[in-house]
Amino acid sequence: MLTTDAVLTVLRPVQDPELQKSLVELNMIRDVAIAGGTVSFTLVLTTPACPLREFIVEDCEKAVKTLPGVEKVEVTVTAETPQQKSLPDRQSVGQVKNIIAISSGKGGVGKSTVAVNVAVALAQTGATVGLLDADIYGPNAPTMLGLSGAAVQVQNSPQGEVLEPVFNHGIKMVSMGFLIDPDQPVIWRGPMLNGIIRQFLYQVNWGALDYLIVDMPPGTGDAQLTLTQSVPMAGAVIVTTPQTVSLLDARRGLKMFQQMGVNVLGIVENMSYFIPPDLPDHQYDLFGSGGGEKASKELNVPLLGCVPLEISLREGGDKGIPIVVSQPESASAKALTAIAKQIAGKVSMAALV
Ligand SMILES: Nc1ncnc2c1ncn2[C@@H]1O[C@H](COP(=O)(O)OP(=O)(O)OP(=O)(O)O)[C@@H](O)[C@H]1O
Repeated sequence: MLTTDAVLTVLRPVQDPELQKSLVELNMIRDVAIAGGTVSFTLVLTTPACPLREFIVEDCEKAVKTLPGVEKVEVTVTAETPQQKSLPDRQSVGQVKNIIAISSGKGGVGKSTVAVNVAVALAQTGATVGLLDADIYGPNAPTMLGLSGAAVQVQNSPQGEVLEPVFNHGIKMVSMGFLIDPDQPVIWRGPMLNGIIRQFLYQVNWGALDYLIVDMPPGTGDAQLTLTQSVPMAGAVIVTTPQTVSLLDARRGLKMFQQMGVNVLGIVENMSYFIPPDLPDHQYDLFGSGGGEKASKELNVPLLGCVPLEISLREGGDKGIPIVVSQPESASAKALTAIAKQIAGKVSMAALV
């Protein structure tokens, strides 16, 4: 006789490949039901952006089909993103579950491009996502999201002023660009950072978020230290390019995060190789190949992925339509979506292990 217990027994040895624990023990299998030869259940993943979703579903189906009498297996996939571990001396942010810093050792390596596309790619999987653009030197996330003329609305509440984030391409966003005068010298903007960061974290109506992506200012100066000290982070991602100088900077960034006790999730190598628009099947290693892999080995952090240099990626940024929306089949969009999933997987793992 086909029973719920029999289904759970055959599913018990199936493991979450990353957590290496039984799906049944992790309470990821729920609502098992049997109707004739059809077995249905809900698989609750630890992130809607689970990079191994298909493999896990396949493993479950295979296991259940070993039971005599099973004709059909129906798996409904949902997700419950776990909350990052709380950090001593850091105040968590409302209903925001995981804060992820996207950083770079120096400017112009594509940090904002990665931050914006990772945020939108996570939202495309069904996650609730916010983007905090903390880059005082070049707050260009609004342009990349088609929100350059936007302004945050300020509401008065009993708790004081609350900022209403702007919304586009499925994500909520606030930006330094909305509050600071672009003509004001950076030297004046720096000291304002502390106050604005706190306001952007604790006085924004973020609502419930699975992920808040922070586009960090480049480098490892005071602004970055302030941020890593005040923000409770689930992890940090370092964006670099294959050139030696930016790898040196990446190493500096890595040290800073490690000293501040922030988990470095991995590095992203941007502008890894060039894909000419008229020859989409060709790739040219302008800066030499294997740099990202070498850096990941040297720095002892995972390589989350390599993003090619593609003209359409820059055009998407200029037009305010991220490439993961405008051309999801392009090589750079695929790489950025895979990177977003890697990040989500690692964040869930860090929260649960
Ligand atoms: N892989 C890529 N292919 C083509 N263009 C890219 C790529 N990555 C980034 N760019 C372009 O390079 C420029 C700089 O990128 P971006 O603003 O993301 O860098 P950044 O590191 O955030 O810079 P800053 O420190 O000034 O904020 C942008 O015009 C962007 O569209």
